[in-house]
Amino acid sequence: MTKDVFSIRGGIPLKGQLTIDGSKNSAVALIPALILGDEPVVLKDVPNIADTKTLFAILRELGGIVTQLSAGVFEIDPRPMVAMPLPEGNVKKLRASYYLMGAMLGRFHEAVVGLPGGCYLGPRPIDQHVKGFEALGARVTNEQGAIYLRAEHLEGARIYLDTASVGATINLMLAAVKADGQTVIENAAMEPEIVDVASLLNQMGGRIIGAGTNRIRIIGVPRLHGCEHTVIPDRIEAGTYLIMAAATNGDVRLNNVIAEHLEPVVAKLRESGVQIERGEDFISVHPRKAPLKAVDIQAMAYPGFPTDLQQPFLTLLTQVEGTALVTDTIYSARFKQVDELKRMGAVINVEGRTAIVRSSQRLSGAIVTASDLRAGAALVTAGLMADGVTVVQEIAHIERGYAHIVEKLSGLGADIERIPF
Ligand SMILES: CC(=O)N[C@H]1[C@@H](OP(=O)(O)OP(=O)(O)OC[C@H]2O[C@@H](n3ccc(=O)[nH]c3=O)[C@H](O)[C@@H]2O)O[C@H](CO)[C@@H](O)[C@@H]1O
Ligand SMILES: C=C(OP(=O)(O)O)C(=O)O
Repeated sequence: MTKDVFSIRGGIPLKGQLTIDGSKNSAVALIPALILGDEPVVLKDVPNIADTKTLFAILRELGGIVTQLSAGVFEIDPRPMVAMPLPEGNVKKLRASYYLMGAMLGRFHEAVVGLPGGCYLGPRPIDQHVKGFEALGARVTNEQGAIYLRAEHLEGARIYLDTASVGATINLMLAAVKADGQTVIENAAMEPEIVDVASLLNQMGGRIIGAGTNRIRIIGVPRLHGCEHTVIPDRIEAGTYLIMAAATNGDVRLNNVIAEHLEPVVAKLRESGVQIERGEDFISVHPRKAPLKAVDIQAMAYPGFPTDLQQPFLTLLTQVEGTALVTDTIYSARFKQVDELKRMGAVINVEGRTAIVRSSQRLSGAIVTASDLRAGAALVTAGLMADGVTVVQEIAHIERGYAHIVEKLSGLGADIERIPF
C-alpha cells in the first residue's frame, strides 16, 4: 500500500473539459465474466485503477493470457485457464473478487475464493450470492475465510433475492449463463452495471433477458464466443467530478457520460441551485451567482441516489445555506469521512444512518485520512473547497476507483499534487 499523499491547495474554481473513464463497477464484473468465455474477448475503456489491475493479475494467476493492445484496451484469452484455488492474496484487495465465485463455478464447476476485501461500510454479507449458487446446484462451504464451491452439474433455478444486491445479481448471471435450462432472478438489482454485464454476455452468445428490471431470465447456453465490448462510462466518477465542479463554483464539461445514469445526481444538484446543462453524452456545470441551498439526500438502490456518491455530496452540503439530512439506506456505516471533515471545520452530527449537515464556515485545510474509496473522494472535494492546504493520506483507497485523478483535476486547474512518501 502506497504511503504517498495528495496535497491540495483549495479555493480554485475548476474549469475545462474532462473525459470520463469506463466504469469501475462494470469493469470489475466484466473482467471476471471473461473466465466463462470459450474464445478471446477484447475489452475497451477499461479504467486504469488498482481494482482492474488486480483482477487482470488474478486472471493471469489462473493461466489466462491478458494482452494490453493500447490505452484502456485489453485482449483476454481465457482458454488456458485452470481452476486454481484463490484462498488468499490478490482476492483480498477488492470487493469484486466475489465475481470469481460465479465465473469459476460457471466455467469449472468448482472454485475456492477468499472472502472479498473492498471498502468497509458496515457488514457486507454475501449470503444472497451463496443462496443463489446453492439453488443452481452448488455445494458451498466457508472454510477459514475462503468460500469453497463445487457442483456436479449446474441446473437453472428460480431465485428470489431477499435484498436487491448488485453483486448477487451479477454473480448469479455469471453462474447461470452456462447452466442447463432457465434461471430467473426475482428482486434483481437494476443498476446500469448489471445491464453492461448482460450486454457483454449476450454479445458472447448468452441469452439474458430483462437486465435493468427487477426480474432477469437467463437461458443457459453451452458456449460463449469472442467479441469486442466497451465498458460503460463511470457514473460514479462522473458524479464525483460534477460535485467537485459545483463545490468550487467551477465551469466544467464532462464528456463520455450516459446522462440518464446520472439523473438522481443532476436532480439533487439542480435542486440545490447548481447550474447544469446536459445532453445525452455530456453534462456541464456552470458558475452560479446565488449561494447553494440545503437539500436532503436518501441514498438507495438505482434509480435512486447512489450510495457511492453520498459521501462526496455530503462534503458539498457543508457549504450550503441551511441544514441538510443525508441518509444511507444501503449501508449502516458509510460516514467515516465525517470526523475528518469536522477537523476541517464542518459541523455534522451522525445519528445512525443519517448525517445532519449544518451550514459551516469555509473549510480550512488539514491533514486528513481516507478510510475508504468514496470517503477519499469526499476529502479531496473538501480539499478543493478549503482555504489553505489539505493533505489526504491513505490514497490507495482512492486509487482503487479513480483513474488519473491528479492529472484530471490538474487539467481542470486544481492545485493538487501526489507527494511521494
Ligand atoms: C464492486 C461493486 O460493484 N460494488 C458496488 C456494489 O457493492 P455490493 O455488490 O457489495 O453491494 P450490494 O448491492 O450487494 O449490497 C447492497 C446491500 O445488500 C446487502 N447484502 C448484499 C449481498 C448479500 O448477499 N447480502 C446482503 O445483505 C449489503 O450488505 C448492502 O447493505 O453495489 C453497491 C450498492 O450500489 C455499491 O456501493 C458498490 O460500489
Ligand atoms: C463501495 C465501493 O466499492 P467496493 O464495492 O469495490 O468496495 C465503491 O465503489 O464506492
